[in-house]
Amino acid sequence: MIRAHSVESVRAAEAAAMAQLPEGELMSRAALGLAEVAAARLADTDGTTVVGLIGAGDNGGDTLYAVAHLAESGFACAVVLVPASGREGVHAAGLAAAEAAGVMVHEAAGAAAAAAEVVAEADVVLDGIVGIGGRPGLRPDAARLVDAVDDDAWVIAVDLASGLDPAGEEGEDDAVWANETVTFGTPKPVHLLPAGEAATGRLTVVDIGIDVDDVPPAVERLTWDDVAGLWPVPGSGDDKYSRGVLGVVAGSEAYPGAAVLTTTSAAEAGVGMLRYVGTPTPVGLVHQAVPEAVVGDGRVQAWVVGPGLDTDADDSDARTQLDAARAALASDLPVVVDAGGLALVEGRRDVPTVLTPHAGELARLLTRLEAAAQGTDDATSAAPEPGPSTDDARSSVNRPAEVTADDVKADRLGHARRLVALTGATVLLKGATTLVVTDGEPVRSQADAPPWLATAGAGDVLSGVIGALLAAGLTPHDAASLGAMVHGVTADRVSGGGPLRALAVAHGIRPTVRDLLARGRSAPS
Ligand SMILES: NC(=O)C1=CN([C@@H]2O[C@H](COP(=O)(O)OP(=O)(O)OC[C@H]3O[C@@H](n4cnc5c(N)ncnc54)[C@H](OP(=O)(O)O)[C@@H]3O)[C@@H](O)[C@H]2O)[C@@H](O)CC1
Ligand SMILES: Nc1ncnc2c1ncn2[C@@H]1O[C@H](COP(=O)(O)OP(=O)(O)O)[C@@H](O)[C@H]1O
Ligand SMILES: [K+]
Repeated sequence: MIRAHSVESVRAAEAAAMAQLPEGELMSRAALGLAEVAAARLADTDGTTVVGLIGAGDNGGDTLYAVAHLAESGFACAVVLVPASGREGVHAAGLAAAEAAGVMVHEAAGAAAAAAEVVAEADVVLDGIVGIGGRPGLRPDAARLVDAVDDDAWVIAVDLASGLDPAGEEGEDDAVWANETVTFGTPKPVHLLPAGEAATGRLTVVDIGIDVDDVPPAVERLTWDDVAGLWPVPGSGDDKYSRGVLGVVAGSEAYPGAAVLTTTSAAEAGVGMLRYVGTPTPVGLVHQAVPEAVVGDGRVQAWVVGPGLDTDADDSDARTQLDAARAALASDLPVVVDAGGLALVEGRRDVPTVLTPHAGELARLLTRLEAAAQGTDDATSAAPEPGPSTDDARSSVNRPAEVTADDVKADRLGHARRLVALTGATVLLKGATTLVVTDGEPVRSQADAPPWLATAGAGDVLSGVIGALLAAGLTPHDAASLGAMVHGVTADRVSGGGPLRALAVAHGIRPTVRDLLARGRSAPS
């Protein structure tokens, strides 16, 4: 598991470590680790020239000491001091160390064009403008220097890419775009969250001796080595019922294939038994494609409700299926709610529930539930007719603003949290980075899948895997995050760098789980 800690936790751990160590020891360890990474990249790329961008705080101090090490190792090194106050504005001891090692020192203030020329010559750029003390965004003087970096240079962000929000909550376009980030002690939330992950690049954590083992993380990421400890493995005393029966209400006459994808992936994930509830066409397909599934209602331990469900259909078969979907949602059993099923969610969920929207579905659900919570139902939230109806006028004034998919994409975590607050459910928000948010738990953030997974039906496969894990007794938080991780890893294997189809991902779940479990057995304990 990769654990990222909040800035406050890191500062507290830093203070505790500093109380035990000589002055400057933590910065010295950070700088040495940073210099080692930079030297390795220079060797990899046959680079010779290093330029450090130096801001006003300790992030600049780390960078000055690291550049001093690199100069002592024989690389051609320069630093550009970003603050308007020049030398006065930067870490004095770090600057002295750099000058003593023969580093060329340039001040950007009053000589912006010359400083930009120095930056443009670098093979490796160390971004020490700002770290965990920074506010989102780059100031214009810093932004001009960052713009001057050569496209072929290797950019190493020191602790985090300057301009990003360290907490990873606020998105920021105006930030350094790093090839790599070298962080200290522990990852920070920005490194794992959608708002900062892309600009972070490859992440290396340098151990500087701060202890966060007992500090609750803000964000977590499951890795391959977590699968063996979490995946439900049957014992000799198990039977198909004790392993967990999953009921699936999915597919419709309009979208019959979703039923096949969801049941296939649940079977591939190794569920004890599957019950399927649907209309005639998907029932026929499930009979053929997943002979393991038993068609019809019955006792189950968990439900998947919604992939390919057509909530607008009004024939008697569809009504029967929709009744089964509503009954599953009203039961006290754990449930995964996806796609069409999301339209049936009314508000607070008092039973273990995983909602699996993509950005558009989350926007629609939030709009509807926030309106309902404020007492403006669909009828009143429709555009009021022209005319003097006082009630209509009041409801349109009070109506919460509509949430759009673009709103969600601009702040994925914030909107996922809003849905958690409204429903009490675990919310899995799909995307290149999939977020799993549960009240009282660290956010889980998984980025295992290639963009090829953005294909119709891939979400149906995901809900089948999560359903199988819920039926086996995992918590919604673990089922959703482990499901997302295995789904993403499978997609990566199936893609192999090329196109994939959702059914192939479903068929890849079984060998992926097998290999990840074998990896756990062979890992040293
Ligand atoms: N914690 C640890 O365990 C260890 C921490 N270590 C290191 O310390 C770093 C934290 O150092 P820090 O606290 O001095 O803050 P830091 O990030 O350098 O920035 C503050 C300065 O930046 C400025 N500034 C702010 N926003 C800005 C912007 N958008 N654009 C431009 N400038 C901006 C702000 O100036 P002001 O606005 O106040 O004038 C202020 O002076 C941490 O990331 C790590 O590298 C290691 O040495 C080892 C152990
Ligand atoms: N850019 C991306 N990179 C990696 N995975 C992605 C990307 N975009 C979407 N995904 C994943 O693809 C799947 C798409 O699911 P969804 O949108 O529900 O499709 P459908 O409803 O057609 O089944 C989700 O697991 C999502 O996390
Ligand atoms: K930085």
